[in-house]
Amino acid sequence: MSSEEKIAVLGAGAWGTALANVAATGRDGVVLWGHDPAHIAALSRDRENRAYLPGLPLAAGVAPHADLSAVAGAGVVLSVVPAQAMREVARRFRDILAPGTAFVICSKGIERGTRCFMSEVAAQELPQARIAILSGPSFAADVCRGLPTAVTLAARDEALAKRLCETLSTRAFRLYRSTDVLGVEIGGAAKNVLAIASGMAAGRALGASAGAALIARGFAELTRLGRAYGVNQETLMGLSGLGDLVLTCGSAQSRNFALGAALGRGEAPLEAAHGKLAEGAFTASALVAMAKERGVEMPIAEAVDAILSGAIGVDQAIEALLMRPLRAEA
Ligand SMILES: NC(=O)C1=CN([C@@H]2O[C@H](COP(=O)(O)OP(=O)(O)OC[C@H]3O[C@@H](n4cnc5c(N)ncnc54)[C@H](O)[C@@H]3O)[C@@H](O)[C@H]2O)C=CC1
Ligand SMILES: O=C(CO)COP(=O)(O)O
Repeated sequence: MSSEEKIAVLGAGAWGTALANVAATGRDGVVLWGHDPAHIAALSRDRENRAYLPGLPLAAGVAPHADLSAVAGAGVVLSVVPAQAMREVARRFRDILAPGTAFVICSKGIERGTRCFMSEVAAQELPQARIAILSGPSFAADVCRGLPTAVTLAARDEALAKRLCETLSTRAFRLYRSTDVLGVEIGGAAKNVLAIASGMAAGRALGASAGAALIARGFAELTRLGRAYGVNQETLMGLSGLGDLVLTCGSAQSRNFALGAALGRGEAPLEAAHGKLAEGAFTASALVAMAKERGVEMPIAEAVDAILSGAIGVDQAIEALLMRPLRAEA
């Protein structure tokens, strides 16, 4: 993987644009593919993603395209579309990606109908690709501003993970490698659901102590789930697990937290996201079902799912969590 290797990014939203800018540090011809020709035309004209990252310029080396064929010949493809759209997008690129292409999943979520992790979706749709995952505490706007950020890049093939870290790291955007693909995915998917609960507590003005308790007990849920899937504890304690949980549960900049805060203030589940992508709202039901299948208790995630589906209200959920039997902390 040389610095001349072609890099393409699928998905021209906030995170796709930020990652294209990172990839274009010292590199030209980074393809930023988006499915909406009007959005791509505006990106090319304005050299700024006004819809998702207003005020932040597109790097000179980024070439926006709406044409699938622009991605042909890329050795590294970053997939940055919403989790529920990943299968459809991967399928569109099945005949375009060459054997051995590194396909780096940057979305965070679980496919609802199939309950597949993103790496499973990619493996099913793109059998020719070598799959990796990039996840960790990283707001697109921070990364676009060049603020220091550290995330995890995992691939089962450690040599691939190492090469991708070298290819994609910049001075401000540091990648740490891992081979624990599933551990990284579980952290990214679960933290979004748990961040909705933290947002709800903030929206209901439950106080900073409740906020800290939710992070710690949310992490206990994430750890139990990860253990049931046999992933490494170090991964869950790292950037893609605890790191991202702390970021997302503690910042109104997070769309998942903001959705929870709106619910906490009394907004209706169907309106509270205000048109923004909050992946936790799509992942919650699958996450809860997968935990139940494995006998894993996730009461905070269950409460979020029940509120989103309209089965219970926020006050009822808080009451139920507070009335749970006292137990050992672990
Ligand atoms: N925004 C952020 O700070 C971060 C986002 N992520 C993850 O990246 C993923 C993408 O998020 P964002 O870029 O922030 O979302 P976004 O809402 O800013 O952009 C999503 C983009 O995907 C496009 N899209 C929607 N449906 C599509 C389809 N069927 N085919 C192709 N494109 C489609 C939209 O038009 C939009 O351009 C999510 O899974 C998110 O959790 C991860 C880390 C940071
Ligand atoms: O994943 C993220 C930060 O790491 C972005 O969080 P939101 O999707 O909640 O905005």
